[in-house]
Amino acid sequence: MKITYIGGGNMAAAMIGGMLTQGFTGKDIHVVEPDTGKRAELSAQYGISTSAPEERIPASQVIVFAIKPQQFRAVAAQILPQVNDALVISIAAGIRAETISKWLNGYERIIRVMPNTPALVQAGISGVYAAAEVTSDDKALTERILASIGEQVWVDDESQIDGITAISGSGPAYVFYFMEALQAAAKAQGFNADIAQKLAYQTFAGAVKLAINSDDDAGTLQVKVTSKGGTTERAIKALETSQVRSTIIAAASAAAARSRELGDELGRDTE
Ligand SMILES: NC(=O)C1=CN([C@@H]2O[C@H](COP(=O)(O)OP(=O)(O)OC[C@H]3O[C@@H](n4cnc5c(N)ncnc54)[C@H](OP(=O)(O)O)[C@@H]3O)[C@@H](O)[C@H]2O)C=CC1
Ligand SMILES: O=C(O)[C@@H]1CCC=N1
Repeated sequence: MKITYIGGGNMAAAMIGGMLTQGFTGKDIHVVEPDTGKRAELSAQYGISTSAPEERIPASQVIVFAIKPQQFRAVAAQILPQVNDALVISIAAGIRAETISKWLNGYERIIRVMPNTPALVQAGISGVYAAAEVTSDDKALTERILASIGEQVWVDDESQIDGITAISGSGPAYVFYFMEALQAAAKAQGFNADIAQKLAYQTFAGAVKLAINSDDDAGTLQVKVTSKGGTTERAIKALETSQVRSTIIAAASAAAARSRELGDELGRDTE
């Protein structure tokens, strides 16, 4: 088994870190990355092999494109002579399978995956779309890779990957934004940075654990914290006055729109 990542940045590192704790070994994974420092760090931390883009990649069953969307076309041209009959997985936001296929000279064994960074701690969730030419073995192998880093949701309609990108791909950033804001609020209440972080992190961790283990939905759980005439009611009222809920929905909608826009922009770049 050899899985080669093209691009050794944030998301590749998160996926590799997760995979290595569950079912894969350093020998299974290779990374192509231009930055010497990142290559050294990846091989020291994970015991994987690495190479620079101008070097040949090892024979691979799977090639995962983990570069930025804007880098994809040039990198695809570089890698194309070495794809042979590997399964191609793209984790890039926006870029449609049809565009990737054009950039790979008509190659069609392509699966799009939209992972997220909690993959590093096997708590990720990935959206997956398989192009028509993908075999059942390809799907089974992809399932195995993704099972090692968390949950997965397969979609038949490729456009749903834009929505998954907006919710769970970008989603950890929204959660970290809220966590950071709660820490700032704790500091404003006079707590030092360590205690502020502890209060915020454990509140998130506890609330998520409770929600996952509860038959109640999130709305009901919120009501159970909100005593009539109490403190939470006042806070929720302030959030509603500032339209925080609808702003979160609008933010995710903006992310989905950007994903579609990337798909359109880069999809035109095929001549
Ligand atoms: N970060 C996230 O949470 C998520 C990201 N994604 C997707 O994953 C992809 C990567 O994102 P992310 O990891 O955040 O980005 P990064 O910029 O951290 O990683 C991309 C890496 O690719 C390297 N690279 C550039 N050119 C080449 C080349 N010719 N050959 C090999 N590697 C090259 C870059 O090097 P250099 O910096 O020197 O250019 C960089 O280290 C994107 O397409 C993104 O849409 C998907 C889900 C979540
Ligand atoms: O911000 C981005 O474009 C990528 C895709 C999802 C998360 N990070």
